[in-house]
Amino acid sequence: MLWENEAPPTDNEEDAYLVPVKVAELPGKGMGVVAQRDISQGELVLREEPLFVVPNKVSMSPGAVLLASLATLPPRERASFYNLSYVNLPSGLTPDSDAYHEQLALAIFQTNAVSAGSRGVGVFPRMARLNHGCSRAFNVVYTWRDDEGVLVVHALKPIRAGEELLTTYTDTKRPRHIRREFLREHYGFECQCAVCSLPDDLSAKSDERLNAMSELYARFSSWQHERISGSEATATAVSIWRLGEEEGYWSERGQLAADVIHVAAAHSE
Ligand SMILES: C[S@@+](CC[C@H](N)C(=O)[O-])C[C@H]1O[C@@H](n2cnc3c(N)ncnc32)[C@H](O)[C@@H]1O
Repeated sequence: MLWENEAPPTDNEEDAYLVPVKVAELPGKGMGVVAQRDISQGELVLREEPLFVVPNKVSMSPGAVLLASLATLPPRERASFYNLSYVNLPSGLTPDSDAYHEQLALAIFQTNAVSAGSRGVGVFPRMARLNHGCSRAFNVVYTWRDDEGVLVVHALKPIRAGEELLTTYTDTKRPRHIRREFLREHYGFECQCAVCSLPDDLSAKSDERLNAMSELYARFSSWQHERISGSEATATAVSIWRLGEEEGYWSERGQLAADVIHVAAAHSE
């Protein structure tokens, strides 16, 4: 059972995108996705069904669950799973052992899988080619649509032809050293995105804004426990919005706007 040696997929990863992109090897990052024309803010760039989804709670070992899921896939789709990158494969395993097969599948899964809402965690091989950026550096966001069973990727910002499409792997409203530590441990790379590469003084300013946003979000959500009033919650949301503008951190704004409307409606404002 040497699935990982099956022939690589012959279809073109770029064809799955709804905008022209190049999926190519990028210096120091492995593969990545680069825009081939200007992309407008809000444009839908990818709509993808999962190769498979693993439920949040499983009774077998995670590696065994993955091998069972992979066994149900047509060879071409299985090959696109094994074609994905991975980190944190334990060393010292014999490549023809069952443990090796399980650990390899697990390493690929952990490097690439994302939430598929109530269904569990899914693998989306096109979306999985998107590299990471922090704060203002990421320019696309992905959303799982539970009712449709698809993952969609939208442009968060205008993206120029030749720019890389970057998503985010974690909550980046945290200081640089904590972001880097997380990314090193879970994804095996030292983040050199536009925000992580800022000179120390500018990076410290960015960290301050991101920390402040995080604290303000905590304050905003304390409204639901009646710790702050509706007008305080609204003023907090305005402060988050302003800081986000300064930092160039635009994601979560849709949710924030919806939450403020919820607060206003609760107070009949
Ligand atoms: C989900 S994959 C992204 C696509 C991957 N580059 C590939 O070749 O298929 C995650 C892996 O991509 C690499 N990666 C993602 N973002 C990166 C970044 N900003 N800088 C360097 N490597 C990055 C890391 O190796 C990480 O473990």
